[in-house]
Amino acid sequence: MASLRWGGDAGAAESERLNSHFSNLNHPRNNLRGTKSTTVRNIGGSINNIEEDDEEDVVDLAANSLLNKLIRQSLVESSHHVEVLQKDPSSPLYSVKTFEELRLKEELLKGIYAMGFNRPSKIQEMALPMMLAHPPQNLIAQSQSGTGKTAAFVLAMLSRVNALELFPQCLCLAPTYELALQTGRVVEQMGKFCVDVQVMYAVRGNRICRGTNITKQIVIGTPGTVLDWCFKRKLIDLTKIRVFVLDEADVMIDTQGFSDHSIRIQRALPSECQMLLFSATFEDCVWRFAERIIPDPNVIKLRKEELTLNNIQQYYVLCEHRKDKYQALCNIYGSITIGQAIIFCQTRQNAKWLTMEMIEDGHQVSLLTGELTVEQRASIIQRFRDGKEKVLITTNVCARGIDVKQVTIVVNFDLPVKQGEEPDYETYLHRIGRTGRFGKKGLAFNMIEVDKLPLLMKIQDHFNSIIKQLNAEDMDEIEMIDY
Ligand SMILES: Nc1ncnc2c1ncn2[C@@H]1O[C@H](COP(=O)(O)OP(=O)(O)OP(=O)(O)O)[C@@H](O)[C@H]1O
Repeated sequence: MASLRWGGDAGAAESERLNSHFSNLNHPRNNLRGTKSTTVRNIGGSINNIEEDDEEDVVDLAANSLLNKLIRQSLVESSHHVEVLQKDPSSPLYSVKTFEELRLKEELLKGIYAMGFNRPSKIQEMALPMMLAHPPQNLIAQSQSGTGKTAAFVLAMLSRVNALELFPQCLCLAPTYELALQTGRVVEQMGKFCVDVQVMYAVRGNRICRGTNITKQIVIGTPGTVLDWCFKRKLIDLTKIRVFVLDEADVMIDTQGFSDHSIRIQRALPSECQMLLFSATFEDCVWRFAERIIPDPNVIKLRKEELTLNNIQQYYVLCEHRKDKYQALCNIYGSITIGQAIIFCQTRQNAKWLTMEMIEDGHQVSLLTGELTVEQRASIIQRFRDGKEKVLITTNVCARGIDVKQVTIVVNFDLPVKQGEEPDYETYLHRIGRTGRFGKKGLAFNMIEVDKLPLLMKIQDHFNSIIKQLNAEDMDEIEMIDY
């Protein structure tokens, strides 16, 4: 039976999970305004209105970051070496292979083991000794999502907190309310046995009366609200902060005003405060921001695994119009054994149309577009990863950074283009590069209207890789594809 799921149950499950926080937590959920709605959409309604919905989904870094956290099952291991740049190159470089070597408080070590961590991750091996050093050292660290950065700075915060002192001592800035909450969860898990340590969220909607004496030691919040709490409402005394963490710097600088807010907050911290900055990517703009905000830093970088098109066979099928593309897709689908496929469309409208067509033809597919909440997206991706649906139809919302390992086929139902009708090379690489991961062979099909052929040729030249033409009406030719 065909099915189209919108994952409302995941939202509920996530709420449950988040509700089971420390009992001593001052949680914003109960009085939060302006958060995203988790209403499950009426798919029938949306699809009937497809003519009104020709929006392109843009990649939302904060949403993708949260999505990755929700669907991640374990540490992402990297084969690259960690690069370290020390503030003082003559000082010895320490790395640890065990958590015991860090001489942590007993209750913290218990918390780490209760989370199932046996040994430090690659980035933690180098970062933790620096972060826990005396005197405290500042650090800028970059490594891809899932390599253990959050766990590292949470450990640093928890180890520096004095549970007997009842005022904010550690301040962590995150780009969104949801990401702040995720970090809070890690503090709660890791600090499970640090019974007197408490967390507070400085996020929009968490209404604290002016003059309230905040007694929690760790504050996690978004830059705008933290600024408000520090300067306008005088709830946090920044001169007493010992550890300042700026998480997801790459997402932060992508959000209007957040860099300036963060810099204002940082300027009011005492000089002995430890400053730590983390980012999944390190473009020039992130680096410039990091250097402005973290004085005298040590720098740790773990290079990202690079996507390539090397072990991916790429094909294109010339088509006249949308129906034609769909027919070609059906022919391919009927002729080769497909493990799991992701089909990319440029607009929500096309994605919905295609979903309807496939469902009407009896295929089991799911649809993922940017109008869903992150929790709903996470649920859809989870079902796809569990193999409950074989085909995922999506827009660019899912083109980057979302790791679904078992995909064997990627279809570009529409080519990724930039405004001005230039190919979007990056997005092409991110869409297709996901099939041939970890040495596996991958297969990619591009459905091309004749007038789009020059764009495809540009893509071919850009990547210096061959994209072969396929006659989608010739079943024998399709069946001959070896992958
Ligand atoms: N030393 C470890 N051993 C085992 N698992 C770990 C270890 N450190 C972290 N993890 C787990 O690995 C996953 C990724 O870790 P973490 O969230 O800290 O990565 P991250 O680099 O901060 O990712 P992001 O940039 O998305 O926030 C989490 O599920 C975390 O619990």
